[in-house]
Amino acid sequence: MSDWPAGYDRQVLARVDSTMTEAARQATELAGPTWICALRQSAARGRRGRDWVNPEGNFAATLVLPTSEPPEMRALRSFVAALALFDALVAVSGRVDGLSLKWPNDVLLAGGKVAGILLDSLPDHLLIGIGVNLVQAPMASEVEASAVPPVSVLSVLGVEVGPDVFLDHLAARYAEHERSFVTLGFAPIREAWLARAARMGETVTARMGTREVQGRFDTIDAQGRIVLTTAQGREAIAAADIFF
Ligand SMILES: O=C(O)CCCC[C@@H]1SC[C@@H]2NC(=O)N[C@@H]21
Repeated sequence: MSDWPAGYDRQVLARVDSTMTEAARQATELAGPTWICALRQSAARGRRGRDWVNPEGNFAATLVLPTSEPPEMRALRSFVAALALFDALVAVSGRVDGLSLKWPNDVLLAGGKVAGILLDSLPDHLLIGIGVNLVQAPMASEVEASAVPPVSVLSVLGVEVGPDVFLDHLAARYAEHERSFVTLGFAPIREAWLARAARMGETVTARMGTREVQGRFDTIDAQGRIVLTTAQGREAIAAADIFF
């Protein structure tokens, strides 16, 4: 069991609509960084307005982080959160093989999506929403046809871990990476993220609304943009869905 990190509060709620919505309701009343975890969500949200399927037993939480940082700094927290998720999954499973990070902010296990991250900004807070398929993945029919197929920790690794235990590990790992980000900046986070990146050096497709670009995934830059070498040259992309 990990030690709960100093300076962070926690709430574990039986049921909410979405921990993002609950976090937005509570943010101004909270004394400091707070993890709001829910055992059930009735209206969980994914990136780009998608629904997030959240059966009981899976992990759902939002970290409410007070901040006055500009949007470009806030956006880099998805990499901090992705590293913390990766480390927490290693801690609970005892295995690192099969885990990788997909730009911008998914965690893959055995090539399937096991966790996702959703950032929302309020004037004085950043909300970092994290969902992990601990015991059950949505069916392929419940996600986009071209998306990475969802998997669960239980189905791939045979490891059963509860959301409360996972929260302890995640909060501890997040606090470590957050400290590194605040003291040393993005560079070490970027290096660590790249070392765990899925499909580096391979051809991927970036979809930005109706525009699609294919290219070799070379790196992420100092702003966290994915850098592709395409037939037209190098392109750094700030926001897109990536398809393998
Ligand atoms: O689309 C994604 O990959 C991001 C999924 C984020 C889901 C989590 S579950 C906890 C938090 N509450 C929500 O409503 N969404 C996020």
